[in-house]
Amino acid sequence: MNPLQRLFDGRLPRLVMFDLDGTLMDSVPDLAAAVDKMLQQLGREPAGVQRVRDWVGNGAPVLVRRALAGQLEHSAIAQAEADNALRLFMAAYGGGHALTCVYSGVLPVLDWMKAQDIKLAVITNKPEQFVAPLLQEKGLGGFFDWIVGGDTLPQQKPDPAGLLYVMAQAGIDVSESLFVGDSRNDVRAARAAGVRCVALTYGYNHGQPIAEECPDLVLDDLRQLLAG
Ligand SMILES: O=C(O)COP(=O)(O)O
Ligand SMILES: [Mg+2]
Repeated sequence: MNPLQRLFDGRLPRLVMFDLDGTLMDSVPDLAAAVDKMLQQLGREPAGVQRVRDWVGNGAPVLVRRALAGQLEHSAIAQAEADNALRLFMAAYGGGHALTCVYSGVLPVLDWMKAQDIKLAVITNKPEQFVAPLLQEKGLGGFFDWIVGGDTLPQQKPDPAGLLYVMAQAGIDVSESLFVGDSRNDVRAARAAGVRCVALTYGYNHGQPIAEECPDLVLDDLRQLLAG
């Protein structure tokens, strides 16, 4: 029995929902490049990949606010300033994703799940307009039956709305569904939806170890889900 079956009492889930940034793809290099282009257009110093890595996870509007604040806490940033910066960021990020890579371990696991007839979905806080083209460009276009972006619904993770929406569309119960993510927003969304959650250590969790959120399983590589 592999760890995935062990999580489901010897069976397999019928639906697996994935986070995108930090779970399927290492997208921070392109996100950081777009943040830095935006900051430079505003006459500011670049932030750099290391700091942007800790700011990713709550969608583009919050990422931009954090970049303007130079820290996670961004409540002091005025909305008009954030709106203007967000326009610059969206244009810069739309310019290309050449630095973004699919993590090793992702493709064989998606292939295996597809072969088991498991339904697959992406639920990300990344703006929806970027998601399908990015999956396509990186060779993951054919896998997912549902895609929910950060602006697809009124709520985004850690709210469970995206997960509840996909499970309703699929007609699959929480007991037969799994969420796979890298950040506290993912673990909390899964918990709130009542769905089992696997978390990956290689992604972005605001600089904190993801094990602190107590997901059902913590993995360093997605292939460990099917090992043994
Ligand atoms: O765009 C973000 O902030 C993070 O996106 P994610 O939900 O795919 O990790
Ligand atoms: Mg993520």
